[in-house]
Amino acid sequence: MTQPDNENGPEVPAEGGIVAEVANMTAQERAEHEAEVAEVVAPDREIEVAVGETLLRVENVTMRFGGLVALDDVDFGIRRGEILGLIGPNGAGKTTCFNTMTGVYRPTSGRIMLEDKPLGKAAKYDITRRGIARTFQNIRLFGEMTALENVVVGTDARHKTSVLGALLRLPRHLHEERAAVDKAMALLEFVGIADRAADKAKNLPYGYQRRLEIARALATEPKLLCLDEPAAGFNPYEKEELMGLIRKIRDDGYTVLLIEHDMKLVMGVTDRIVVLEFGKKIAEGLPTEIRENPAVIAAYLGVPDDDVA
Ligand SMILES: Nc1ncnc2c1ncn2[C@@H]1O[C@H](COP(=O)(O)OP(=O)(O)OP(=O)(O)O)[C@@H](O)[C@H]1O
Repeated sequence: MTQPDNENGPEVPAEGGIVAEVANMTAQERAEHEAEVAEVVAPDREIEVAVGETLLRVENVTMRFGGLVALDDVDFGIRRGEILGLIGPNGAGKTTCFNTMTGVYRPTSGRIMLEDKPLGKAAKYDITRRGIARTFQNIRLFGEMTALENVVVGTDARHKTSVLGALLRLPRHLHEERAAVDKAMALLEFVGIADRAADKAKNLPYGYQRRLEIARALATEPKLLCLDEPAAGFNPYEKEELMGLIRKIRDDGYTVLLIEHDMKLVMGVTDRIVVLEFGKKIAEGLPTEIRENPAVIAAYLGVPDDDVA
């Protein structure tokens, strides 16, 4: 593995590369190593909390832009430990819904409850601290920073040292910095791109950039991970792989909200689905129920198969 070209950036640990090391492991060693990585990736996952409790509630949310009603009295919950799909034809209000949940917009009426407390006027960084992280339809990475640095930045949301502590490079800060690099490396490995840790984000292949965005969002240790069309531009093989990664993230203790335009992917990976059309919720249920729902079928009539959601 090469070193980062930014001299001030964190060094990539493990001379020779963790990827090469893993490749030489026996099946048992690899399983143990993967369990260790999963532990680093989600050290605080709430194993004791019952899966299925409501983590976040969108309560009667209406969002108007001038005369346009982008969300109309939308109401649904996301349960801990599930993968919830949010689907609907173009312009249905999916991204607006994400934006109200992540502090980009304040709902015109209604509210978002996270663990029974309203998000209220919380700013974006505060919402990240409270446990909601997201990726974007259009990838937003720091292109000039390495993959590793992009993820280290994500861990900042959890740092406890003060700015002064960082400037004076106090022991606590140095310890946090080392821990952040280790954690970022584990995250890159978890999403399958550790071999490119030292490359600038802008030089990574598109699929790697999408995975890097997910690693960076996971670095904030979110209770809820919101993925906005993570498979956009992927070929069928890459989509299969992404489905595996989303399941792995859930199995590691995270709750996932997924907007996705590929119906096969949505049906294959989600536990439940909420359907929006013209800003209104028209259906909610298991993938098998949604597939058969007449209102959903009507909403999608005339929409090509691979442009559904
Ligand atoms: N900032 C804004 N100002 C004005 N109108 C907006 C704004 N954001 C979204 N809208 C409008 O709100 C409606 C819902 O848009 P939104 O992007 O949430 O839909 P979507 O379901 O995510 O669509 P797509 O699948 O095409 O991404 C659309 O009519 C859109 O034009």
